[in-house]
Amino acid sequence: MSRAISKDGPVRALGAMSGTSLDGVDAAVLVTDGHDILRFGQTAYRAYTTAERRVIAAGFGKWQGPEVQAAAEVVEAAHIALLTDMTDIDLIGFHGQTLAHAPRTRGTLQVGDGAALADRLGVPVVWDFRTADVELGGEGAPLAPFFHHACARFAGIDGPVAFLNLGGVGNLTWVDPAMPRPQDEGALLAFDTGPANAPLNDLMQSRLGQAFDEGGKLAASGQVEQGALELFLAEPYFARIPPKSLDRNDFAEMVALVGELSDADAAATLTAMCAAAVAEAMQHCPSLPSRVLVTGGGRNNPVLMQMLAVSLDCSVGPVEDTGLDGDMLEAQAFGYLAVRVARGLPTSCPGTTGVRAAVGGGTVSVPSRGEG
Ligand SMILES: Nc1ncnc2c1ncn2[C@@H]1O[C@H](COP(=O)(O)OP(=O)(O)OP(=O)(O)O)[C@@H](O)[C@H]1O
Ligand SMILES: CC(=O)N[C@H]1[C@@H]2OC[C@@H](O2)[C@@H](O)[C@@H]1O[C@H](C)C(=O)O
Repeated sequence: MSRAISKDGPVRALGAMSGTSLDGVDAAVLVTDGHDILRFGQTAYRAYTTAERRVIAAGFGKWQGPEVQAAAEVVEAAHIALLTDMTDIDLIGFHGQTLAHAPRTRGTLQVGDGAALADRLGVPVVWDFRTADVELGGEGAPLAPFFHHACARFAGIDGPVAFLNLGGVGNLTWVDPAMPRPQDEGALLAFDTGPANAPLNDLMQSRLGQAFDEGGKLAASGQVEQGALELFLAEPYFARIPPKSLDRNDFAEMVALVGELSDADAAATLTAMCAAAVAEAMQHCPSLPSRVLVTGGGRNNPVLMQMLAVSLDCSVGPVEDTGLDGDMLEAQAFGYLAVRVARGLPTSCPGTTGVRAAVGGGTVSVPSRGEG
């Protein structure tokens, strides 16, 4: 049952995220006033079936047409199936599924209709988080950094650290929680590091019919092809000054570099590319973080984690080291951001997306037939 969102005080917010790796939908509840995290709550996950994954993947890189419509329907139905049982929620932050992202030319497209979701679930829904930022000159991504700032404060961290999300695409947030507000200059710097698991997942799917390289086992049995890695690192994206962001398939051509390699060597090389992109990213941080806290599915890949430990000049570990939940951080982020949007607070700033000024992005849809 939904309650009106008050101007201040705690809100029980549910965030739902369908990420670029296409594994499934994550949902997580947290209680926040839009500034501080008061506590974390229930979590849920629903994997996409192979058939659903195929429909959504057919929409990647497309801005309109039947494939986009079909993908939107799958995304909405998966969210309704997952969220129907999650009760006692004041507000939902619904990210949707990114199909296409070209902020400097065509914009950014997340599918799934938040207004329809509000009607079906009887709870106000905040959605379309990225468009307002892009319209003000921003990259529209990454958006989790304001939440990372709150997480760093929640975890009692007192100096600069980096949050590294290794999903389909990698993104990094350098955060100094000593600065009181995330939009203060010097509090945050964020950007996408490069491809993370998406190319490896695509390789596993196309060559072996598997969704991902479980435990990094295939990569562990192969050799990194240095020539391919060097060509990958010559891509100008890595030297570009942030903020900067990527579409899921922006590096598809580079990944063709492993096309002639054996399965194991190709997996090892793609894993090394992900780690090397992160190592390149560190040069852009305002100062060396005391540690890199890894979130997202890539932290479960020991080969990738080992490659990061070898190539970074600071300690690396899963975000669980600070008591946070690396499977749910992004879903929680969109619950947190939903409360900020509902309260007129900014969700991005020049340091996180390159937007001209701090802006609150998102559309609020209330159920059209009252409470559900
Ligand atoms: N045990 C594991 N071993 C190896 N890789 C794993 C393991 N668990 C998860 N992964 C990788 O992590 C991916 C899922 O990561 P995650 O859920 O963070 O992605 P996402 O949220 O969809 O992406 P993004 O953050 O780019 O939106 C899987 O597709 C797989 O590549
Ligand atoms: C356009 C888009 O959906 N970008 C995603 C994607 O997945 C990881 C990386 O690329 C990041 O920039 C972003 O997601 C996270 C949740 C973010 O906005 O913080």
